[in-house]
Amino acid sequence: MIKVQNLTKRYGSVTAVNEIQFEVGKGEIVGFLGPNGAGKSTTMRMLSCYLPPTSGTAEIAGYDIFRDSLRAREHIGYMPENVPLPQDMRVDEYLRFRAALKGVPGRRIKERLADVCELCSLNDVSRKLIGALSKGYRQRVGLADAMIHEPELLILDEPTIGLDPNQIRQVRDLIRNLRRHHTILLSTHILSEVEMTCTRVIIINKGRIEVSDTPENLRSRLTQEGEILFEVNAPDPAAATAKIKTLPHVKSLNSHRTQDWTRYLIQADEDLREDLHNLAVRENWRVRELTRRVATLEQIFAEITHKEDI
Ligand SMILES: Nc1ncnc2c1ncn2[C@@H]1O[C@H](COP(=O)(O)OP(=O)(O)OP(=O)(O)O)[C@@H](O)[C@H]1O
Repeated sequence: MIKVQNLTKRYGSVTAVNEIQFEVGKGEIVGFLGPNGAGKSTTMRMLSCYLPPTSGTAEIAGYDIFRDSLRAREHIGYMPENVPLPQDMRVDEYLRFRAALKGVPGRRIKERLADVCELCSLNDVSRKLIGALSKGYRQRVGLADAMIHEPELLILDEPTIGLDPNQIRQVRDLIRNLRRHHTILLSTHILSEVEMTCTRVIIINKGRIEVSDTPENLRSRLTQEGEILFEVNAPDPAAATAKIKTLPHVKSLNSHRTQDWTRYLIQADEDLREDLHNLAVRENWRVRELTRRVATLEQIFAEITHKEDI
Protein backbone atom coordinates (compact mmCIF):
# COMPACT_ATOMS: atom_id res chain seq x y z
CA MET A 1 0.00 0.00 0.00
CA ILE A 2 2.86 2.39 0.75
CA LYS A 3 6.27 2.40 -0.87
CA VAL A 4 8.65 5.17 0.15
CA GLN A 5 12.04 5.67 -1.47
CA ASN A 6 14.64 8.21 -0.43
CA LEU A 7 11.94 10.62 0.67
CA THR A 8 13.32 13.95 1.87
CA LYS A 9 11.71 17.16 3.07
CA ARG A 10 13.59 20.33 3.85
CA TYR A 11 12.10 23.47 5.30
CA GLY A 12 14.78 25.99 4.42
CA SER A 13 17.85 24.85 6.28
CA VAL A 14 15.93 22.32 8.43
CA THR A 15 15.92 18.76 7.09
CA ALA A 16 12.73 17.41 8.65
CA VAL A 17 12.78 14.07 6.79
CA ASN A 18 16.03 12.68 5.51
CA GLU A 19 16.13 10.05 2.73
CA ILE A 20 13.70 7.67 4.41
CA GLN A 21 12.66 4.33 2.90
CA PHE A 22 9.97 1.93 4.03
CA GLU A 23 7.10 -0.15 2.78
CA VAL A 24 3.73 -0.96 4.30
CA GLY A 25 1.85 -4.02 3.06
CA LYS A 26 -1.89 -4.43 2.72
CA GLY A 27 -3.65 -5.09 6.03
CA GLU A 28 -0.75 -3.96 8.24
CA ILE A 29 -1.26 -1.63 11.17
CA VAL A 30 1.96 0.29 11.50
CA GLY A 31 2.78 2.46 14.49
CA PHE A 32 4.90 5.44 13.50
CA LEU A 33 6.88 6.54 16.54
CA GLY A 34 9.43 9.20 17.26
CA PRO A 35 10.22 12.02 19.67
CA ASN A 36 8.84 15.53 19.11
CA GLY A 37 10.14 17.02 15.90
CA ALA A 38 11.34 13.65 14.53
CA GLY A 39 9.50 14.14 11.24
CA LYS A 40 6.35 12.04 11.70
CA SER A 41 3.79 14.66 10.73
CA THR A 42 5.92 15.84 7.82
CA THR A 43 6.12 12.27 6.48
CA MET A 44 2.39 11.75 6.92
CA ARG A 45 1.59 15.03 5.21
CA MET A 46 3.76 14.07 2.25
CA LEU A 47 2.15 10.63 2.01
CA SER A 48 -1.28 12.24 2.12
CA CYS A 49 -0.30 14.50 -0.79
CA TYR A 50 -0.63 17.68 1.30
CA LEU A 51 3.03 18.54 1.12
CA PRO A 52 5.36 18.03 -1.84
CA PRO A 53 8.62 16.24 -1.06
CA THR A 54 11.94 18.01 -1.65
CA SER A 55 13.26 14.83 -3.24
CA GLY A 56 12.57 11.10 -3.39
CA THR A 57 9.35 9.31 -4.21
CA ALA A 58 6.42 7.64 -2.53
CA GLU A 59 3.68 5.49 -3.98
CA ILE A 60 0.26 4.80 -2.51
CA ALA A 61 -1.44 1.72 -3.97
CA GLY A 62 0.98 2.02 -6.90
CA TYR A 63 0.25 5.71 -7.58
CA ASP A 64 2.97 8.31 -7.23
CA ILE A 65 1.99 10.91 -4.62
CA PHE A 66 3.27 13.73 -6.79
CA ARG A 67 2.54 12.73 -10.38
CA ASP A 68 -0.69 10.78 -9.70
CA SER A 69 -1.75 12.75 -6.66
CA LEU A 70 -5.51 12.58 -7.32
CA ARG A 71 -5.47 8.83 -7.87
CA ALA A 72 -3.28 8.32 -4.80
CA ARG A 73 -5.66 10.43 -2.71
CA GLU A 74 -8.63 8.23 -3.61
CA HIS A 75 -6.95 5.46 -1.65
CA ILE A 76 -6.07 7.54 1.41
CA GLY A 77 -8.06 8.62 4.42
CA TYR A 78 -5.99 11.18 6.29
CA MET A 79 -6.66 12.44 9.78
CA PRO A 80 -4.32 15.31 10.59
CA GLU A 81 -2.93 16.03 14.05
CA ASN A 82 -5.37 18.85 14.75
CA VAL A 83 -8.51 18.03 12.82
CA PRO A 84 -9.77 21.31 11.38
CA LEU A 85 -13.56 21.17 11.71
CA PRO A 86 -16.20 23.84 11.09
CA GLN A 87 -17.79 24.68 14.44
CA ASP A 88 -21.17 25.71 13.08
CA MET A 89 -22.01 22.71 10.92
CA ARG A 90 -23.93 19.69 12.14
CA VAL A 91 -22.05 16.38 12.19
CA ASP A 92 -24.18 14.73 9.47
CA GLU A 93 -24.16 17.88 7.27
CA TYR A 94 -20.39 18.07 7.50
CA LEU A 95 -19.82 14.40 6.70
CA ARG A 96 -22.25 14.60 3.73
CA PHE A 97 -20.38 17.65 2.48
CA ARG A 98 -17.02 15.91 2.85
CA ALA A 99 -18.33 12.79 1.07
CA ALA A 100 -19.47 14.88 -1.91
CA LEU A 101 -16.14 16.72 -1.93
CA LYS A 102 -14.27 13.43 -2.01
CA GLY A 103 -16.31 12.21 -4.98
CA VAL A 104 -18.63 9.71 -3.28
CA PRO A 105 -21.57 9.30 -5.73
CA GLY A 106 -24.79 11.01 -4.51
CA ARG A 107 -26.73 7.73 -4.31
CA ARG A 108 -24.12 6.22 -1.98
CA ILE A 109 -23.70 9.13 0.43
CA LYS A 110 -26.60 8.14 2.71
CA GLU A 111 -25.26 4.61 3.08
CA ARG A 112 -21.68 5.76 3.69
CA LEU A 113 -22.85 8.27 6.28
CA ALA A 114 -24.77 5.55 8.12
CA ASP A 115 -21.75 3.24 8.00
CA VAL A 116 -19.19 5.70 9.36
CA CYS A 117 -21.59 7.00 12.04
CA GLU A 118 -22.12 3.42 13.18
CA LEU A 119 -18.38 2.58 13.11
CA CYS A 120 -17.36 5.74 14.95
CA SER A 121 -20.33 5.68 17.35
CA LEU A 122 -21.61 9.04 16.15
CA ASN A 123 -25.30 8.19 15.86
CA ASP A 124 -26.22 9.96 19.09
CA VAL A 125 -24.59 13.22 18.04
CA SER A 126 -25.18 13.24 14.28
CA ARG A 127 -27.58 16.23 14.51
CA LYS A 128 -25.38 18.19 16.92
CA LEU A 129 -23.30 21.21 16.00
CA ILE A 130 -19.64 20.24 15.80
CA GLY A 131 -18.75 23.23 17.99
CA ALA A 132 -20.82 21.70 20.81
CA LEU A 133 -19.00 18.35 20.77
CA SER A 134 -16.43 17.15 23.27
CA LYS A 135 -12.85 16.63 22.10
CA GLY A 136 -13.35 12.84 21.93
CA TYR A 137 -16.38 13.18 19.67
CA ARG A 138 -14.56 15.67 17.47
CA GLN A 139 -11.74 13.15 17.02
CA ARG A 140 -14.35 10.61 15.97
CA VAL A 141 -15.79 13.04 13.43
CA GLY A 142 -12.24 13.43 12.07
CA LEU A 143 -11.93 9.67 11.81
CA ALA A 144 -15.36 9.35 10.15
CA ASP A 145 -14.30 12.04 7.68
CA ALA A 146 -11.09 10.12 6.90
CA MET A 147 -13.13 6.98 6.18
CA ILE A 148 -16.16 8.37 4.38
CA HIS A 149 -14.87 7.59 0.85
CA GLU A 150 -13.91 4.02 1.82
CA PRO A 151 -10.16 4.40 1.42
CA GLU A 152 -8.00 1.30 1.72
CA LEU A 153 -5.32 3.19 3.63
CA LEU A 154 -5.81 5.29 6.75
CA ILE A 155 -3.09 7.72 7.79
CA LEU A 156 -3.82 8.88 11.32
CA ASP A 157 -1.63 11.54 12.92
CA GLU A 158 -1.91 11.18 16.70
CA PRO A 159 -5.57 10.12 16.70
CA THR A 160 -5.75 9.92 20.50
CA ILE A 161 -4.01 13.19 21.34
CA GLY A 162 -5.78 15.13 24.09
CA LEU A 163 -8.24 12.36 24.91
CA ASP A 164 -8.97 11.00 28.36
CA PRO A 165 -8.12 7.33 29.12
CA ASN A 166 -11.67 6.13 28.39
CA GLN A 167 -11.81 7.95 25.08
CA ILE A 168 -8.33 6.62 24.22
CA ARG A 169 -9.59 3.10 24.81
CA GLN A 170 -12.63 3.71 22.61
CA VAL A 171 -10.56 5.10 19.74
CA ARG A 172 -8.06 2.24 20.14
CA ASP A 173 -10.88 -0.33 19.96
CA LEU A 174 -12.22 1.43 16.91
CA ILE A 175 -8.81 1.30 15.20
CA ARG A 176 -8.54 -2.39 16.07
CA ASN A 177 -11.93 -3.00 14.46
CA LEU A 178 -10.83 -1.19 11.33
CA ARG A 179 -7.89 -3.46 10.71
CA ARG A 180 -10.01 -6.09 8.99
CA HIS A 181 -10.68 -3.81 6.06
CA HIS A 182 -7.94 -1.19 6.13
CA THR A 183 -4.22 -0.70 6.13
CA ILE A 184 -3.32 1.80 8.84
CA LEU A 185 -0.32 4.04 9.49
CA LEU A 186 -0.71 5.82 12.80
CA SER A 187 1.54 8.07 14.81
CA THR A 188 1.28 8.30 18.55
CA HIS A 189 3.25 8.96 21.69
CA ILE A 190 1.35 6.35 23.67
CA LEU A 191 3.52 3.26 23.46
CA SER A 192 1.05 0.91 25.13
CA GLU A 193 -1.34 1.82 22.33
CA VAL A 194 1.20 0.63 19.78
CA GLU A 195 1.85 -2.60 21.67
CA MET A 196 -1.86 -3.32 21.74
CA THR A 197 -2.83 -2.39 18.20
CA CYS A 198 0.12 -2.47 15.79
CA THR A 199 1.55 -5.31 13.75
CA ARG A 200 4.72 -3.32 13.07
CA VAL A 201 6.59 -0.37 14.52
CA ILE A 202 8.60 2.19 12.62
CA ILE A 203 10.74 4.48 14.77
CA ILE A 204 11.90 7.74 13.21
CA ASN A 205 14.46 9.97 14.87
CA LYS A 206 15.87 13.26 13.57
CA GLY A 207 14.35 12.64 10.16
CA ARG A 208 15.79 9.14 9.74
CA ILE A 209 14.22 5.74 10.19
CA GLU A 210 16.02 3.87 12.93
CA VAL A 211 13.93 0.73 13.17
CA SER A 212 11.14 -1.11 11.38
CA ASP A 213 10.08 -4.36 13.02
CA THR A 214 7.29 -6.15 14.85
CA PRO A 215 6.82 -5.23 18.52
CA GLU A 216 7.68 -8.87 19.44
CA ASN A 217 10.98 -8.81 17.51
CA LEU A 218 11.90 -5.48 19.03
CA ARG A 219 11.29 -6.82 22.49
CA SER A 220 13.25 -10.01 21.91
CA ARG A 221 16.13 -8.01 20.42
CA LEU A 222 16.53 -6.21 23.70
CA THR A 223 15.73 -9.21 25.84
CA GLN A 224 18.17 -11.65 24.27
CA GLU A 225 20.72 -10.91 26.91
CA GLY A 226 17.95 -11.43 29.39
CA GLU A 227 17.61 -10.89 33.05
CA ILE A 228 15.98 -13.70 34.97
CA LEU A 229 14.36 -13.46 38.36
CA PHE A 230 14.66 -16.64 40.38
CA GLU A 231 13.47 -16.93 43.95
CA VAL A 232 14.09 -20.16 45.83
CA ASN A 233 14.07 -21.67 49.26
CA ALA A 234 17.29 -23.72 49.43
CA PRO A 235 18.65 -25.31 52.63
CA ASP A 236 22.14 -23.99 51.95
CA PRO A 237 21.94 -20.61 50.14
CA ALA A 238 25.70 -20.29 49.61
CA ALA A 239 25.84 -23.71 47.95
CA ALA A 240 22.78 -22.80 45.85
CA THR A 241 24.48 -19.61 44.63
CA ALA A 242 27.59 -21.57 43.71
CA LYS A 243 25.50 -24.12 41.77
CA ILE A 244 23.65 -21.41 39.82
CA LYS A 245 26.97 -19.76 38.94
CA THR A 246 28.20 -22.99 37.34
CA LEU A 247 25.34 -23.05 34.81
CA PRO A 248 26.54 -22.25 31.30
CA HIS A 249 25.74 -18.72 29.95
CA VAL A 250 25.44 -17.09 33.40
CA LYS A 251 27.25 -13.76 33.18
CA SER A 252 26.53 -12.29 36.56
CA LEU A 253 24.29 -12.79 39.52
CA ASN A 254 22.91 -10.71 42.38
CA SER A 255 21.11 -12.18 45.34
CA HIS A 256 18.99 -10.89 48.16
CA ARG A 257 17.89 -12.91 51.17
CA THR A 258 14.70 -12.54 53.18
CA GLN A 259 14.20 -15.16 55.89
CA ASP A 260 14.26 -18.55 54.13
CA TRP A 261 14.05 -17.21 50.60
CA THR A 262 16.84 -16.06 48.29
CA ARG A 263 15.97 -13.88 45.34
CA TYR A 264 18.44 -13.98 42.46
CA LEU A 265 18.70 -11.56 39.59
CA ILE A 266 20.64 -13.45 36.96
CA GLN A 267 22.15 -11.93 33.83
CA ALA A 268 22.62 -14.49 31.11
CA ASP A 269 23.13 -14.44 27.37
CA GLU A 270 20.54 -17.21 26.90
CA ASP A 271 17.13 -17.90 28.33
CA LEU A 272 18.04 -20.10 31.31
CA ARG A 273 14.59 -20.72 32.72
CA GLU A 274 14.53 -24.43 31.87
CA ASP A 275 18.01 -25.02 33.28
CA LEU A 276 17.09 -23.22 36.49
CA HIS A 277 13.91 -25.21 36.80
CA ASN A 278 15.78 -28.49 36.30
CA LEU A 279 18.39 -27.46 38.83
CA ALA A 280 15.71 -26.64 41.40
CA VAL A 281 13.99 -29.99 40.84
CA ARG A 282 17.31 -31.87 41.14
CA GLU A 283 18.29 -30.06 44.31
CA ASN A 284 14.82 -30.15 45.81
CA TRP A 285 14.60 -26.36 46.20
CA ARG A 286 11.20 -24.76 46.51
CA VAL A 287 10.63 -22.12 43.81
CA ARG A 288 8.49 -19.02 44.26
CA GLU A 289 9.42 -17.11 41.12
CA LEU A 290 11.06 -17.87 37.78
CA THR A 291 10.51 -15.15 35.21
CA ARG A 292 12.38 -13.59 32.38
CA ARG A 293 12.33 -9.83 32.36
CA VAL A 294 11.01 -8.60 29.02
CA ALA A 295 11.93 -5.20 27.67
CA THR A 296 9.03 -2.84 27.19
CA LEU A 297 8.52 -0.80 24.05
CA GLU A 298 9.19 2.22 26.24
CA GLN A 299 12.73 1.00 27.02
CA ILE A 300 13.31 0.18 23.36
CA PHE A 301 12.10 3.60 22.30
CA ALA A 302 14.36 5.31 24.84
CA GLU A 303 17.32 3.21 23.76
CA ILE A 304 16.82 3.90 20.07
CA THR A 305 16.10 7.58 20.34
CA HIS A 306 18.58 8.07 23.21
CA LYS A 307 16.00 9.88 25.26
CA GLU A 308 15.05 9.23 28.82
CA ASP A 309 12.17 11.68 28.92
CA ILE A 310 9.38 10.34 26.80
N1 LIG B 1 6.12 24.34 8.17
C1 LIG B 1 7.31 24.20 8.73
N2 LIG B 1 8.29 25.11 8.55
C2 LIG B 1 9.52 24.94 9.09
N3 LIG B 1 9.89 23.89 9.82
C3 LIG B 1 8.96 22.94 10.05
C4 LIG B 1 7.63 23.04 9.52
N4 LIG B 1 6.93 21.93 9.89
C5 LIG B 1 7.79 21.17 10.63
N5 LIG B 1 9.00 21.78 10.73
C6 LIG B 1 10.20 21.24 11.42
O1 LIG B 1 10.46 19.94 10.89
C7 LIG B 1 10.85 19.04 11.93
C8 LIG B 1 9.91 17.85 11.94
O2 LIG B 1 8.62 18.28 12.36
P1 LIG B 1 7.35 17.32 12.39
O3 LIG B 1 6.16 18.15 12.76
O4 LIG B 1 7.27 16.53 11.15
O5 LIG B 1 7.74 16.35 13.60
P2 LIG B 1 6.85 15.33 14.43
O6 LIG B 1 7.65 14.08 14.54
O7 LIG B 1 5.49 15.20 13.84
O8 LIG B 1 6.76 16.02 15.85
P3 LIG B 1 5.58 16.01 16.97
O9 LIG B 1 5.63 14.69 17.65
O10 LIG B 1 6.02 17.13 17.89
O11 LIG B 1 4.28 16.28 16.28
C9 LIG B 1 10.86 19.85 13.21
O12 LIG B 1 12.18 20.29 13.43
C10 LIG B 1 9.95 21.03 12.90
O13 LIG B 1 10.31 22.15 13.65
